[in-house]
Amino acid sequence: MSVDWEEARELAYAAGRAAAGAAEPVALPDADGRTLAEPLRALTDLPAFPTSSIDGWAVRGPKPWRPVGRVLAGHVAPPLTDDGTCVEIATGAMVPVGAEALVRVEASTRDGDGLVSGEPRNGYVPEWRQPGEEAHKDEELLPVGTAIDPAVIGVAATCGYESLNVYPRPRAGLLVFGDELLTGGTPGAGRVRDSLGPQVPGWLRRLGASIDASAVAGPVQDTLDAHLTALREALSKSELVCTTGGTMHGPVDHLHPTLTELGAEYLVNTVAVRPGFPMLLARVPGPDGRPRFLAGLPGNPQSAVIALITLVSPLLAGLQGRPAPRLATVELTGEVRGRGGDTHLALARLDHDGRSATPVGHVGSAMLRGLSNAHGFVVVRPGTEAAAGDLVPFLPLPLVTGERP
Ligand SMILES: Nc1nc2c(c(=O)[nH]1)N[C@H]1C(S)=C(S)[C@@H](COP(=O)(O)OP(=O)(O)OC[C@H]3O[C@@H](n4cnc5c(N)ncnc54)[C@H](O)[C@@H]3O)O[C@H]1N2
Ligand code: MOO
Repeated sequence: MSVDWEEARELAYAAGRAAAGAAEPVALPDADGRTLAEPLRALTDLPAFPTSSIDGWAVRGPKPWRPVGRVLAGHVAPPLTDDGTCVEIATGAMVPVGAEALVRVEASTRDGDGLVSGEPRNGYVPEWRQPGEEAHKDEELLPVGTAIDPAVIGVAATCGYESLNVYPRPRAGLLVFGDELLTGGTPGAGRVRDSLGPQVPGWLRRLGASIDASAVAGPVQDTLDAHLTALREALSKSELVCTTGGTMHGPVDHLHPTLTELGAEYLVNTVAVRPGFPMLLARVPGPDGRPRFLAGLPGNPQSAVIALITLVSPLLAGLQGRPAPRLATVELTGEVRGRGGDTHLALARLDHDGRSATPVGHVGSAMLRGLSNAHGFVVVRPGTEAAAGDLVPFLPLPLVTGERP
């Protein structure tokens, strides 16, 4: 029943990809974080006209030149028709037809008759930008599947787009299971604080899903009825519902019976990975015909995060029309034991240039201390051991710039 860890990631990605929503147009300022559903193409040559890079003079023929006008940015320049003439030109202005060179204002002089002299600069960077220098009309600048960031929005605006066709942002919900969980105060007397309800939404957002406070519920009472009601409700609102706990078969673990009641189809049911093996991913048909997904994250908190980045990360990449997440390769600075026939994911911290990884402490699956100090997981594949100096795959946590400097 357990699938290989790499295969589980591939299955989750393929399921998400097959269920990606239809493209929708969004206004440029709202496109941040979304994904291009069609290639971004230049709508004109870029720049669209010959553009001055300097403040100075556009000149024709030999000096001195007689000024015959001025062209500012935003205007169409009349042609320069006669040798020995020039126009005053501003940075960003259209260079007139007939201009042969640009002279910087600080490299120019004017005599008593107002005639201009000076030398055009023969620098490495030309003083004006030619049409098509950055892109030709219809050229593909970015492919389908590109994650939209502020620079992508900027280049789209430069091209002349008002909106972009993007994939929908998947909506997610979260149900926390476990009667032993406290939602406030300090742990004790057999009870622990719920550390997943407050944590999982942040990871889901970093993976591209939207989730608001109303989509987080729990602790859901440890009965089959309560589980069924909560899951039906959550699946009616979100494409992806994550649950925490109850993935095993203990006396109050109701997730599997609930999935059976819902007629869910298992895509992954346990993964050959440590920690985190009881994780699962299931699919149920939604009322609109599009599938809904349920990711069962194990109750041990670190295992839940491993399930998020093993199954939910590729699923959400697929649902958003993005490429499958890839693993980096890093050099290990210390030993990491293998886990027999399972993949071992070992929390590690990257050094400043991101090239080597050092295992961290406090990495028990019930602990979060190691996780809060790590950049991700070193991957030790089944039947292997990893030693200092080995090059190993690295699965990063979806941290954003500035987190864990
Ligand atoms: N007989 C066996 N028992 C267990 C096995 C096994 O192979 N055979 N595997 C263990 C492993 S590994 C894991 S992981 C857990 C997974 O169990 P569940 O997903 O059913 O999770 P729970 O039993 O509900 O909880 C496990 C553990 O985690 C704590 N927990 C749960 N939710 C939260 C939360 N939101 N915040 C903080 N802590 C949470 C819970 O109190 C338990 O201590 O099964 C093992 N058992
Ligand atoms: O698989 Mo459990 O998830 O090791 O703690």
